[in-house]
Amino acid sequence: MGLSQMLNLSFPFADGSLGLLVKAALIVVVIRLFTAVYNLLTKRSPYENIAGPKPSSAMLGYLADVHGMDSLDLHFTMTERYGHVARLKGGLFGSDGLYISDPLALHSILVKDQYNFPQSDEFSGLFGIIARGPALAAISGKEHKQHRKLLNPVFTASHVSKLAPLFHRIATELRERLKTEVKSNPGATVDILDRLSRTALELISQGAIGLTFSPFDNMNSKGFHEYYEAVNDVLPCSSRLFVLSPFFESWRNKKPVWLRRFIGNLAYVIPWPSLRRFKECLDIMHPTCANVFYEKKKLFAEGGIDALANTASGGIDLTTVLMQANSEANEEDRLPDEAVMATMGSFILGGQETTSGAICRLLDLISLDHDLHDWLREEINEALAEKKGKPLDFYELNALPRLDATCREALRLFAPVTFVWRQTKKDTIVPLQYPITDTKTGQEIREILIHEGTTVYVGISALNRSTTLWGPDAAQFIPERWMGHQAYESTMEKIKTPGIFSNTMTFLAGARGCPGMKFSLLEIKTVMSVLLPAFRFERADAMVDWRLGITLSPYVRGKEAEGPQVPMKLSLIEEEN
Ligand code: HEM
Repeated sequence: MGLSQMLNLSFPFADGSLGLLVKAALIVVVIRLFTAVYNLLTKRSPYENIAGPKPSSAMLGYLADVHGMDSLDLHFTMTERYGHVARLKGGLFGSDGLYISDPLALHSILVKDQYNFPQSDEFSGLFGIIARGPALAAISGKEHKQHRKLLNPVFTASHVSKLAPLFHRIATELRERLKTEVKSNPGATVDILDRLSRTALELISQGAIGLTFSPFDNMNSKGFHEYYEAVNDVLPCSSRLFVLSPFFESWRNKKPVWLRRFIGNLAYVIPWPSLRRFKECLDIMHPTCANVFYEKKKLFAEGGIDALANTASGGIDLTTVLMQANSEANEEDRLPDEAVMATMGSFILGGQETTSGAICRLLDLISLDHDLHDWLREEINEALAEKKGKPLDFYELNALPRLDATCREALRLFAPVTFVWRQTKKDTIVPLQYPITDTKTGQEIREILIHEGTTVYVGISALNRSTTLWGPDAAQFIPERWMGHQAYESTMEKIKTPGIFSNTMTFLAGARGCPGMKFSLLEIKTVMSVLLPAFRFERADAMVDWRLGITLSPYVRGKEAEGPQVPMKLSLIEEEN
């Protein structure tokens, strides 16, 4: 996330004007270009003996190939083509990177030697600006450790399980909305991605920060739309500002704050539409979190935790839990207000598109395979019958083997985040579980010295699809591999990766592993348990391509300009209800 959208690949002046700031940035780019050419002529790559894809552009090197919207196939097949470590050849603008999907090497990068492989300054600077404070993605080292110490207990099963009734209510609203649409216009197509994105925003905003947008009451309500569009626009917009990204980290720490704010507001007068829109998004998103936070803080000060029971989530949202934990923490562990507000923003940004994409992908798979749908529906209906129609709770949902296996397999094969990357801070020797071959000498390489400054790509999907790990059918969708079937037992037993989710890298690993994993699995399973018994899903007459972005996004072929969408035909399954 971050540079991926920076290079998705909308060029900086596509929106017209060339402001003063942009000219300054251009000078930096030119200086970098000269440095890069100098380096290219005088230095040899330490990774020249490692195989990797040939870049399609001498100028940009691997950047366009790895970050381009249509480069998914490269990520999916990287391991098969080049092994678990590949060299990414740099262009004139930069040096070589490494693309890694080796489990042992990733353990070193994300767990054992994680402090040698932090996120890049561009990445943390951008997320710090978006959250207007020390959001998780914007901080590192001791500060990050302190935030996670307080946050990790908030995301445990005991807290997340309490959200099940709330999620069920929201999923039921979605079902009723869809029923109304199907009944009033039978046979018409519905953009299921739009409905799921609304649902995911409501689930995350109610579940994580305790704010409701009622996205189905009035499908075009201004409040919902403003926020929804800001959340969806902010990262793609930042991609068009990538010439400014080297300045983000130092900018967000500039003092005095009033001067920084004053200069920041110039974004409204500089004739650069992307900068203006970026600023607008920030000015919509931040006050939303700040208002909720101050409201909660006031209630909490007046009546303690009980006073928060009357808020939209009934006081069970994760921000409320965090605020309570914060108030009880030792002075030195306590987070300042701006950190709590920034964290609220990270929940929304980290949890909306990832989850809506994951649910949409599942429905897409189900729409293409009615046997899969019937197999899942049978299991869900049996469980509901046992509960006499009452909703399934967190533990009951997790005890459904078919649904669980289907979610694991979809999240393995179609991880919403395809890769992340890190900047090497210190020379580090990294061991390999699967040795690669030296392209010059033909000898086996069992460990690699990763040099300071190297950009390291963590191949999430590349590892999730490695045939060495998952077997020759790794690229196929087979939920049964998770169900103890004999054919898969010995392969599955041998797989050992640092990933926090079922040996996949989908939610990453180590201290930066996704805290929202249980939360999102509950969202996905709840929506499935409510929708699958009610509707038959059919793909409308359109080819849908999933393309690389911040997360994977579906586009209708030939209608890419209309933005992500998945048109589907829904019909009611009356007899089962
Ligand atoms: C299917 C759904 C999701 C997927 C696949 C996913 C995946 C990821 C990945 C790969 C990262 C690591 C990013 C990096 O280090 O560069 C991450 C981080 C993060 N995720 Fe998720 N996520 C999902 C849902 C959620 C939800 C629902 C929330 C909030 C409730 C959330 C909150 C976060 C936060 C705050 C971080 C930053 C953690 C840190 O830097 O310490 N995510 N997620």
